[in-house]
Amino acid sequence: MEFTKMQGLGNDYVYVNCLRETIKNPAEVSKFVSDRHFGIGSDGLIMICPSKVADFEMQMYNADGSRGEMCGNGIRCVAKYVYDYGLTDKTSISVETLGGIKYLDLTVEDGKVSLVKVDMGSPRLAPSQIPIVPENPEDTRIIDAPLEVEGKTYYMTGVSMGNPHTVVYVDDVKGLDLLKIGPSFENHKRFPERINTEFAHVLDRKTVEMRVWERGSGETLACGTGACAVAVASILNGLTEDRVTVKLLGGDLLIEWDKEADKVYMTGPAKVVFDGEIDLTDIDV
Ligand SMILES: N[C@@H](CCC[C@H](N)C(=O)O)C(=O)O
Repeated sequence: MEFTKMQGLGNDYVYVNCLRETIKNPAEVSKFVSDRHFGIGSDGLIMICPSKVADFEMQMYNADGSRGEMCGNGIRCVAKYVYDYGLTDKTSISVETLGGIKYLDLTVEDGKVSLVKVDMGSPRLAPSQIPIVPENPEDTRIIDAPLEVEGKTYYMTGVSMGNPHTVVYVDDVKGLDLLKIGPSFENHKRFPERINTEFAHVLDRKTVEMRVWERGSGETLACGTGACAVAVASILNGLTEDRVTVKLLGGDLLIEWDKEADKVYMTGPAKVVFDGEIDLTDIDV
């Protein structure tokens, strides 16, 4: 299988051009290629496929083989791939995902995509749409709501950006033992489809820092949908303005929530790491 390893702020995936390649068992292939010792090393697998309703389709798999509906860093890399590798010459493209069709604007420098702005659509806040089991069945949103994890009470805000997120605010982002608490959030009974958890700290009204524990991949250096969820949560909680720089371990993303249009925009980089090919004879059966 020919592939390209790409990264958006260090959130790295193996990208496969499925207009050309066929993958029979993407869940197994994702687990294999993601392994940082026996595989290529990545946070998952992203297949770039033909679409009947958009310019391309993105199918994403986490490192544990589970399917993600959306991937913010991944979709920027898809845009770079299709432009830089000559699958399109358009600088405004649409990409079908399980989380809806997304619209992307590409900045091209010296013939290559350097920056991508993504219209991420509307955040969904209804508990059933995230999904999060509410404490009271009448709750229409989960904002600053208590959540017991390992005997400690956290306060969460739930947001779907096509995939499920919960945002909790902490005083010390860097000091958290995510390997210990991350899985307890991910598999908590209030999250029937598991969840991506963002641990956030507001630096000022325009800046938030965060770390993420991703459903299916563990701690990653960045999460694009997670950064959008953090911005939306921070705005809803009255902590920031509508345009926020989100600082992740791998770098910064600019997130804007246009409340009138109810659209979230994410702007950030996309990079190629290397191209390669790998033998999948024993895996893709
Ligand atoms: N890293 C991603 C999100 C990938 C999917 C996520 N782990 C899920 O299962 O929902 C991003 O940049 O958004």
